Amino acid sequence: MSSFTLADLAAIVAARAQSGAAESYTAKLMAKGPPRIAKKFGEEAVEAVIAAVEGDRAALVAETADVLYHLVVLLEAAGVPLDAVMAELERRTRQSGLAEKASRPAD
Ligand SMILES: N=c1c2ncn([C@@H]3O[C@H](COP(=O)(O)OP(=O)(O)OP(=O)(O)O)[C@@H](O)[C@H]3O)c2ncn1[C@@H]1O[C@H](COP(=O)(O)O)[C@@H](O)[C@H]1O
Repeated sequence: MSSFTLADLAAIVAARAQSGAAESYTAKLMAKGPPRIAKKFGEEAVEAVIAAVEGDRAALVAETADVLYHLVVLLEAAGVPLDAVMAELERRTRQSGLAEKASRPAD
């Protein structure tokens, strides 16, 4: 199992966004602003949908990576920390009671 996390990716994206490096795709995308980044995210999401509908597992892995990368860039551009999203997911899990069940040994 990979130890690379979305938080790792978000930290790289934040650093590359601030770098303004000419060779950085992230910096170029950030310069275009949230509406263009959101459009790009939408395009990648559609490509992931097509891969799923076609049952193309390799393409779904690649397109999902594109989706997650562009979503992380979109959050960075919008000034929304990834941690705010994770906290919301954690809150929903706690609300459902499944977090406690997952950490308890099976009956
Ligand atoms: N995970 C990614 C990642 N996933 C996808 N992409 C880029 O997303 C683009 C999407 O491809 P497309 O063909 O759809 O788009 P395009 O025609 O190149 O671009 P557009 O003109 O359509 O915007 C490609 O250029 C990919 O390289 C990514 N670019 C960067 N990262 C991560 O960001 C880090 C920093 O990258 P740089 O900012 O380039 O240094 C890298 O180390 C990676 O960890």
